[in-house]
Amino acid sequence: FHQFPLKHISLLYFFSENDSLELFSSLENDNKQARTFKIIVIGDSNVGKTCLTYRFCGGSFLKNPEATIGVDFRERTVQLDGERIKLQIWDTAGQERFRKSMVEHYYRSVHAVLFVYDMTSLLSFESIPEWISECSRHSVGPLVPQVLVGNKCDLRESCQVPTSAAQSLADSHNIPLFETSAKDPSEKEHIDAIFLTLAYRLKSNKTLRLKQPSESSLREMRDQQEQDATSCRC
Ligand SMILES: Nc1nc2c(ncn2[C@@H]2O[C@H](COP(=O)(O)OP(=O)(O)OP(=O)(O)O)[C@@H](O)[C@H]2O)c(=O)[nH]1
Ligand SMILES: [Mg+2]
Repeated sequence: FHQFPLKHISLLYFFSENDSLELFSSLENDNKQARTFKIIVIGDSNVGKTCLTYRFCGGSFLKNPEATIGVDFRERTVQLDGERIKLQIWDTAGQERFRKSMVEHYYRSVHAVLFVYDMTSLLSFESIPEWISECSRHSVGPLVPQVLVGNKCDLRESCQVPTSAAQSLADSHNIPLFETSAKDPSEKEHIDAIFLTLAYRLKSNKTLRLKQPSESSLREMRDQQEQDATSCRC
């Protein structure tokens, strides 16, 4: 690791073992021309945020994910109409104790938001208005592209959230609704399409560019994450 600049060591901290290879290859292929956009994935614990982001960035279904502490970074570069766009995905923690110290970092300079609920959990759907309010409280305005995603559509027989209810919530906030499954391999392209919907909207805004988090704020997040992990695993 000592061959890497500190910035990269700090980032590496946030990747699980499975992700580190991907980070190395993405660093190798780093294209200075690519615009980078920060997308945060928000929703209750256990709705499948980690599995969805892993499916989009890693291609497969992550078996036995652990609850996210603080944030996990994932990244995928896509080619849209001849332009390379780097999507920096912030997979946030749903559990209050693992997120409370990080909330300010989540929303800082965010470009797009993906709200997730679990189609088999009415409670997780009923939380969505609170997640939308949290966004608004952190100055995420209507110009920031947002999508609502109902996950776990493979568990049809346990579904507790009718599409009509989800659609009216989405309509009332003027955001598109998608129902999908991180688990079902046939939904892989659909998940790509969800993230690409955001990417296309971001791409069309020529003035947007990611302000990379400073080394000190990355260090601050890492220290906080370490502290949360040790103090709350009881
Ligand atoms: N059947 C099914 N299970 C899923 C799907 N996506 C995730 N899961 C399962 O749901 C559980 C929670 O998934 P995670 O991705 O860890 O949930 P999370 O939203 O990241 O949770 P936090 O990190 O605690 O906020 C795991 O047991 C996954 O295997 C899906 O599409 N279908
Ligand atoms: Mg998670």
